[in-house]
This record gives sequence, structure tokens and C-alpha cells, in this order.
Amino acid sequence: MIKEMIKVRGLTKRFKDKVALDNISFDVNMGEIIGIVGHNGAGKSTLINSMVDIYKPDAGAVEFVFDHKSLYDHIGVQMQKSFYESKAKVIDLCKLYKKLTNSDVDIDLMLEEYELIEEKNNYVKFLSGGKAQRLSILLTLIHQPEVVFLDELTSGLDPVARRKVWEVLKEINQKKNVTIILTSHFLDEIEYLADRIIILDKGKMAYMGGVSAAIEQYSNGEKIIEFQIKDDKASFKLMKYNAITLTDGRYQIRTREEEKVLTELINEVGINNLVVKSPTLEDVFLRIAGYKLDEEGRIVHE
Ligand SMILES: Nc1ncnc2c1ncn2[C@@H]1O[C@H](COP(=O)(O)OP(=O)(O)OP(=O)(O)O)[C@@H](O)[C@H]1O
Repeated sequence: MIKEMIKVRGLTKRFKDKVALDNISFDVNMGEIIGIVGHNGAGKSTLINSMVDIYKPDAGAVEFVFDHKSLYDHIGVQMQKSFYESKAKVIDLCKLYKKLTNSDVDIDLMLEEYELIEEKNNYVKFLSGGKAQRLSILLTLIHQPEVVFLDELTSGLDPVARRKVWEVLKEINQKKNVTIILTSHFLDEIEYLADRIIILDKGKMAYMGGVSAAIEQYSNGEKIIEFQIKDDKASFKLMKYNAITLTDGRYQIRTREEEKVLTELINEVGINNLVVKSPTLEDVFLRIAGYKLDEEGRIVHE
């Protein structure tokens, strides 16, 4: 049964005459992972800050299923940057957070789950970026919140470290049914983790829904065809397809007539290294946020 955890209604936040959030409404269900995406300054952090009582909204309201007075007993919030006492050891921080939050978790078990057990007696300042981020998530979850907010989940991490963070989150979501609301600039991360996404564009909610529904809705059945041409002299034949040149010299065509275009490219133009793709969340995001690739493959505002 779907249980609503959070209701956001008409949330609006201004900074002087800047409208950072403009009348945002949505629901979050128990056990969901919601991904918030948007360009720099779109309002992602402001949305999280307004949901967790850090900012007081100018209009609208956020209702949680639990009593607002004990909000922080039920939620965990990890902000964009976490700073910890540099002289602290991993175990010291875990014990401190456990004590402060009156938690009864088994710290060793948590350190095992987050693949940090071998760092237990190490100084926090010596942890790698990925491990420091996993520790930060662990500390955010030490009081076993039902909902966790994570701002800029894996910024600054390498691909392997990012994937480890993803696995940790999937695990706590699936095994412990923790509801997760996260922001990220990495659309592959959002595509992998999120059940539903919110696309913010200049403080407005441009889209709320499933990832595959977004791709379906905004791609209009389009396919992306990428290829090289065998003979550069044939490039004029690509004009009718509005082909763009990618940075690596290959061409890209977007079309709803995949079969017809492919047949023509093979028979009339002469191509190799062919790749046919469906649009990704990144393509959809660029489109919703009003961006497209120009004929030289650069991202430009429409
Ligand atoms: N405390 C503040 N005082 C004044 N303006 C602010 C404040 N916080 C955010 N803003 C402005 O509100 C808008 C939204 O900012 P916000 O930080 O929420 O965006 P964001 O999507 O999280 O951006 P980024 O991806 O760069 O972190 C921006 O124009 C920003 O300059």
C-alpha cells in the first residue's frame, strides 16, 4: 500500500527579489527514492533546505507524516559539504553521533555495511573522498531516520567511489525501507537510483515523475543515430537530416524514422561505426531545461 511520507504544497522561497522556489508541490511516498535535478542555481538546495526547516518558506507548506516537533528524530540531513573535527577518528565520531542521537545501533555492524570497518581507528582527515562520503552518510543515518535528505550526493568522487555510495544507498533503501531524497548533477546517478525525479528549472518544477516516463514523454519516440562517414565528400548528403558533428568527429542524427534513415545512410551516404541509442535522462533534461546541441555538438540554450 502506498503511504505518503511528505506533502509539499505551493512551496515558495524568495531571496530579496530573487524567486528561488516558485510554487512547488509534490508528494513523497514511503520507501521511494526521489532525485532532484537542475542546473546550477535551479533551486535544488533551497528546496531541500525549505523541506527540512533550515529555510522558512515565504509561502506554502511541507507536511510530514510524523509530528513536526520531532522532525529531526525521523529525518537525516546531509548537506553539500560536511566538515568534521580533523583530529577525530572514525570510531570517535560514530560514538559521538550515536550518543547525541540516543541511538542503539551496532556501530561495528554499520561500519561493516558501509565498508568502513578497516578504517574504524583511522583519522577522518586521512579517509579518501569516497570513504569520507560513506562515513558522512553513515553518520546521517546513525539515528535510523525514516527519511534521509542528501544534497549533492557524490560530487568530487571518482566513478568507483560513486558506485559504492550508490550501492550503500540502494541497500538502505531496499533492506530498511528508508525514503531517500537526493540532489545530484550526475544524471546517470539519478537514472540508476531514483524511482521518480523532479526537474527544477529556475525555481519552477519542470517535471515530476518516473525516469522512463520522462524519457518517453520528451523523446517523442526519437532515436539517436551516431556514425562516421566513409567518404568526407558525402557529408553534404547529411544536410537534410540536420546532422550535427560530435566533438570526436562522428555525426549524430535524431529521428523518429529510424529504419528509413538508417537504410538511406547505409545505401546512399556510406557509413561505419554505427551506434543507435534511445535518448537518456540527460537528453531529456537538456530538452526540458531548454538546451540542445548546436550543429557543432556544443550545448547551447534554445
Ligand atoms: N542564502 C541565500 N541568499 C541569497 N540567495 C540565495 C541563497 N541561497 C540560494 N540563493 C539563490 O537562490 C537560487 C537557487 O539556489 P540553490 O543553491 O538552491 O540552487 P542549486 O540548484 O542548489 O544550485 P547548485 O547546483 O549550484 O548547488 C540561486 O539563484 C541562488 O543564488
